[in-house]
Amino acid sequence: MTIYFYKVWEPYGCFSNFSPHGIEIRGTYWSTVEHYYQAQKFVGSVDAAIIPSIYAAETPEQAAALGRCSTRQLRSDWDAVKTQVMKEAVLKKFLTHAEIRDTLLATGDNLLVENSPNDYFWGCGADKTGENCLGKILMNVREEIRNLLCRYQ
Ligand SMILES: Nc1c(N[C@@H]2O[C@H](COP(=O)(O)O)[C@@H](O)[C@H]2O)[nH]c(=O)[nH]c1=O
Repeated sequence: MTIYFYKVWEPYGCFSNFSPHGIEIRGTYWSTVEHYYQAQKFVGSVDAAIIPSIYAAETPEQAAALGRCSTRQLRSDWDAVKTQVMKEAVLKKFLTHAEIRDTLLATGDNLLVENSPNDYFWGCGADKTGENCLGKILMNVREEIRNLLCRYQ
């Protein structure tokens, strides 16, 4: 079976990066994975001054809008690091919040797909041919947490 997710208020909404599950990474608490991910786009760039605004954005939608502004310059290595940035944040989210960790583990070996109509990198896109990198990260995190639990039980 394939489990599709996208919006927070839809089934499996806790798999969305916009879900209200904060993460602490290197001593800073971010209110969603999306806040953290969007801010990392500008670390070391000439537009790094935007980071505090992304951090303080009231909603993940606002954080994403700031991070997606096309006139700002992304860090030069963004394409090379973005998947690892996302992986670290998603892993931290599911290690931190037990209730959504249980939801993730309960998906067993089902395929997880971010059903984004316009994102062919993180999601599957409108025609389902996208790379689904967020779904792959979630399945990877699921496997990692399962292995961790085996070792400590
Ligand atoms: N869930 C979700 C989205 N999808 C998320 O958008 C992020 C990619 O952003 P970018 O790299 O700036 O294009 C990534 O976290 C992906 O999971 N986008 C939305 O506008 N609304 C939403 O509810």
